[in-house]
Amino acid sequence: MLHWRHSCSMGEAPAFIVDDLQNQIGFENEFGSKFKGCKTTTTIGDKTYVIGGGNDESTLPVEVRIFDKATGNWVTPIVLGSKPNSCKGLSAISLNDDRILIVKKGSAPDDCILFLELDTWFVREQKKIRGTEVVAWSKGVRGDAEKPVVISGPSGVGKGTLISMLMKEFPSMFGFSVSHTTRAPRGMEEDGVHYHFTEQSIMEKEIKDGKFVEYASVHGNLYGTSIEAVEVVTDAGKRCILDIDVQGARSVRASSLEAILIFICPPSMEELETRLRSRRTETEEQILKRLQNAEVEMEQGKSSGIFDHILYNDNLDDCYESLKKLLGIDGAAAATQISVPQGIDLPADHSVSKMDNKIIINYGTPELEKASKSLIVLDVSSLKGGAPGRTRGLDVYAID
Ligand SMILES: Nc1ncnc2c1ncn2[C@@H]1O[C@H](COP(=O)(O)OP(=O)(O)OP(=O)(O)O)[C@@H](O)[C@H]1O
Ligand SMILES: Nc1nc2c(ncn2[C@@H]2O[C@H](COP(=O)(O)O)[C@@H](O)[C@H]2O)c(=O)[nH]1
Repeated sequence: MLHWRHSCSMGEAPAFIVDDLQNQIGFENEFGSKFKGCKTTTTIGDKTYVIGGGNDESTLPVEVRIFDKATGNWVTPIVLGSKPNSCKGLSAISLNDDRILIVKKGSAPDDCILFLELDTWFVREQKKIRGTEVVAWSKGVRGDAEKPVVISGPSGVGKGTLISMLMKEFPSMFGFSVSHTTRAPRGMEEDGVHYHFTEQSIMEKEIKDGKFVEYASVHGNLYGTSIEAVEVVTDAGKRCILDIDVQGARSVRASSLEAILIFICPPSMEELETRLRSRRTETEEQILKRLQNAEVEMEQGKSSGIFDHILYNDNLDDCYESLKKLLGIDGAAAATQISVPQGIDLPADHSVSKMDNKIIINYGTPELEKASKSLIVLDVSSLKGGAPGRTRGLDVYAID
């Protein structure tokens, strides 16, 4: 499926072109009208991934089908992650055989570089849970920004308060991951805003179906972060904040989410009790249960090695300043972070080739040999994260 064109003008090893393979006889027949418009094929081992669909006029999403040479069968996988919008053309390049990098033509800066994960940690876990073929989309973003942030700590320590302060000061930077829970809503809590309030049996079924990044039984109720909750935030171009307990933090640590994990400590257990009681949201029985659990959580939080940072929430303003500092958004740095574009402004028309860990996007002219200029290089040597969030670490630069 991949074909050689010629040596790249940069004077290094020859690059192979994996540009649009739009008219593959067989794939065309197989998909009929479903795959009209742009599509591309990539073969890894016995499997050929046909990715595409839609065109200028179409609103069809980019679809994925797999031809398994070993069995001679076509498979429609479960596709996780936010599917890309239709496009004017796309190029696909296999990276380490575990994911395919997709470059879309004529797309917005935040929607032109995507990864289709085929055999990453997240996809392997999902295949195990669902017992079927799974692939997952993840958008590519520049640099190391946008790591999700996990805030954990005993009930009443002030996690929600700190998160609210962060969201209020930086509404365009952070988005809250709305968890599912089986506990009853408190007075002012809104379904879909504070939590997705749900039934035990429904949530158990959804957990079994692989819809959760993490979940735990906390203070006698089930709580969990759905894949969708994380994607809603990352799709809005925001950095995801999770308010979860220590068990959930442990699961996130073991996952592909690559979050920054922060444990919030109270100044004392007496002060924790005072805060829990003054909130007036729990019954006496629930308060006692939460305080009992707090002892264990404090031990695990401080000593388990799960967390990257421990913050003491004694004086609220001081703690908030420390939180901002460790997230790199204190003082002048905050303004810079907000304005850094995370997308990549690609010209509508281009061709794509690969050289080691570098993807070369040529937009000077369709023929590479005439284009010694007008090259954009995507360095994929330091990719991090991935589904169910974004793939970070793309280094992008132009060569004149
Ligand atoms: N530094 C602080 N000093 C005094 N009171 C505080 C401080 N931080 C938070 N509080 C108060 O403590 C109470 C509990 O805070 P909050 O609801 O944010 O805790 P939480 O960790 O989110 O609890 P839960 O895990 O149960 O959701 C609130 O009434 C809040 O206003
Ligand atoms: N593991 C998870 N823990 C969660 C999640 N959402 C909230 N929580 C934690 O539950 C307790 C209690 O919360 P409350 O709103 O009932 O006071 C608290 O420690 C939260 O951090 C989740 O999705 N997963």
